[in-house]
Amino acid sequence: MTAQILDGKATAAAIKSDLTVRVAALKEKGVTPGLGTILVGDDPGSHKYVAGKHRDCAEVGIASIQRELPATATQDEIEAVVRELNEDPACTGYIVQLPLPRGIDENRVLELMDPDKDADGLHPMNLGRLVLNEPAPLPCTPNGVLTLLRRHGVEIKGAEVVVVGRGVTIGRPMPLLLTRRSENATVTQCHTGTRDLSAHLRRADIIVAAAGSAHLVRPEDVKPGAAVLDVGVSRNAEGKIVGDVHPGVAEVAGWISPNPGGVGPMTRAQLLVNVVEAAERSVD
Ligand SMILES: Nc1nc2c(c(=O)[nH]1)N[C@@H](CN(C=O)c1ccc(C(=O)N[C@@H](CCC(=O)O)C(=O)O)cc1)CN2
Repeated sequence: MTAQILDGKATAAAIKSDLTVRVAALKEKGVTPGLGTILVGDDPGSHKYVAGKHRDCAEVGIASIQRELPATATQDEIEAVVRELNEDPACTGYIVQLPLPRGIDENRVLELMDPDKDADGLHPMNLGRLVLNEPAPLPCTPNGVLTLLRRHGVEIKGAEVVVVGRGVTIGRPMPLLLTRRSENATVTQCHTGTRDLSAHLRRADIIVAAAGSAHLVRPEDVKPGAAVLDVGVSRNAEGKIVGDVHPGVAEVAGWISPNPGGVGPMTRAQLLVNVVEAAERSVD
């Protein structure tokens, strides 16, 4: 068996094409959506991700508001920029690129954001709304995973899903989206404290590998025909992306998302969706 490819690039392109039309309609009403980004420090990956987000904005007609601070920025200096974007009428929604430098209290920064401008869906208020089944902007990567599965006809209802990882951007919120009544999946959350990870993986109809551990998921860990989402990113000595999923899994799985080219582009596309939806709510 060779897995069907969950093509994030093509799916993201279709989403951006639809958003271009929606942004033009907003501009007809005098509203230009604006995405703000706060980037602290000099991590090359973060700089690459934020640059990609703003390229996407230019592609669909969303305005960009970019704030960069040095790795030496203090908690107060970062929070001052958060307060600035909270008040900026040109900023429809914004993100604080994670991770922040060591020593900065990330949770305090996220809690200071205006929840209505939380384009990442990671504000405690919005994660709480998710728990309470209240409308809220959805975390971009988990929502990108769902969109990829749906667009490729992977059955989620009643599926046994194993999520590997418990990070704030993927692992922690992913089960919240999958166990909503609209998805009705059964989720097992695995992490570094899990005994016999392979036993859990072999039961899964869907695997979301978001640990950031190179080739953690091997061919022998995957039930034939399962859908495997390779989300976690490590980099080898040459700086090349190595995913959480061993390439040999493609011979066993029914569907697989490439990495790069799978969930990453979906993360960026869902961010744009959150910004456009916030702007559309402002004119309703
Ligand atoms: N505030 C946030 N910080 C971080 C998030 C997030 O959702 N919000 N997620 C990750 C990084 N991330 C978003 O910022 C992200 C990861 C990957 C990609 C992407 O397009 N990847 C490409 C490859 C890019 C490359 O060549 O390195 C792909 O997979 O094809 C976009 C965004 C942590 N921080």
